Amino acid sequence: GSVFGNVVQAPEDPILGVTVAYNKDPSPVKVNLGVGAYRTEEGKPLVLNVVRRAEQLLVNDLSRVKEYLPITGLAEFNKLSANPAIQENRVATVQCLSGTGSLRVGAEFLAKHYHERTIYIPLPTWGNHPKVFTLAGLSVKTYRYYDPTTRGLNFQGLLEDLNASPTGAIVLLHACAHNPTGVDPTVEQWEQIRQLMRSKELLPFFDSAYQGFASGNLDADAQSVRLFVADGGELLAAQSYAKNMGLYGERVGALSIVCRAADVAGRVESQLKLVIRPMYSNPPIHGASIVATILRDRELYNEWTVELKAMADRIISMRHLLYDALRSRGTPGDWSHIIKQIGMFTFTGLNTEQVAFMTREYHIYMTSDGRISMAGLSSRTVPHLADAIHAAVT
Ligand SMILES: Cc1[nH+]cc(COP(=O)(O)O)c(/C=N/[C@@H](CC(=O)O)C(=O)O)c1O
Repeated sequence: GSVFGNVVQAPEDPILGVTVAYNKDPSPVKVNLGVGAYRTEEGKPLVLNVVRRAEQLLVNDLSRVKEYLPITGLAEFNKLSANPAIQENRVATVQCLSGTGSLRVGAEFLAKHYHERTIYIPLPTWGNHPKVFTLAGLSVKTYRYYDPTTRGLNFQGLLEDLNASPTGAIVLLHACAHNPTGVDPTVEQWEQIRQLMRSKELLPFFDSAYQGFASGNLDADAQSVRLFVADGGELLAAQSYAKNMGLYGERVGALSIVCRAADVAGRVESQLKLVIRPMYSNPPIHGASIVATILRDRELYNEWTVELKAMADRIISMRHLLYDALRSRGTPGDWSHIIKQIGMFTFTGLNTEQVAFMTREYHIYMTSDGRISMAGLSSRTVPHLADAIHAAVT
């Protein structure tokens, strides 16, 4: 028999597996609200016009070659990626394989070079977080974040748990548009979190996967990170261009480690190269070239911000459509969190049985924790979803 005869069938990923199930469903009324990927009003994936324009410029540039990038990636991409959030040169920025790759490289670096092995992640958080950090050799703990009764932030619980954590512990923070809850701290609460973390020398590890999607404005959505950079302290930030530039499959991201001084950042970057080289050697050139082409050109950058705002606005309009549809049906319960939450997702509060019912009877595909990707909705499919929710709760 096979030498792999002992290998057992692995379960589907809780998020990406929803798309696998959706693809298998022959129903004409099926709706995929699982993966956090933007869809247009026509329900189609979107390649931004500005990305098409940048790709055309790249294709027309016959001087471009397909040589290896340095281990740290495309230098111009790194410089431009760090720029919006970090204006100083005390930062080591390396291009990584999108957000996930940036998180993993950062975690592997910390496991090797940082004195504390414990990372505190919010409860709940993106399903892949605990796996990425555990496999990198960190020990994962949680801090209270979401309050199911108010469907808002459990701010007191958050402060208590961070205050009770060991000095120097690593703390994962969603920069904006918390996944899956859609609940973010206010600027004032971020300031309180910053003060507490700095007083306990907790190390911030920001995950920025939706910058521009929460408010539609890149600067507004970077405020949390900038608060921490402004105080001169140290932090890690993982950036993804998957959602805000629609580069999902190009795997474009960056890890930035903000240090006390430029010479420290230089040594940190040299050690990051030792993490990356044996992992995947160097990153892909195409997606990073698209991003650099857009970020370096004022006109392309402005066009990007316009398209980004349009995506964010469409998601917000879906929130209001769904909320109004439930109101008009007299669906029992308070659904105002649908319009209060921000970013790509609504954390509905529906339980696993209700989710299973909606999939079985209405062909609604969503994650079993009750999360709905609002980007997957259109004015055509909102009534169908509202019918499904109404049936599930009555
Ligand atoms: C918070 C967060 N961080 C990082 C990522 C990874 O993104 P990437 O740049 O593609 O490596 C995602 C992806 N989230 C969506 C897709 C996924 O699960 O992979 C999701 O939550 O649906 C996040 O939601």
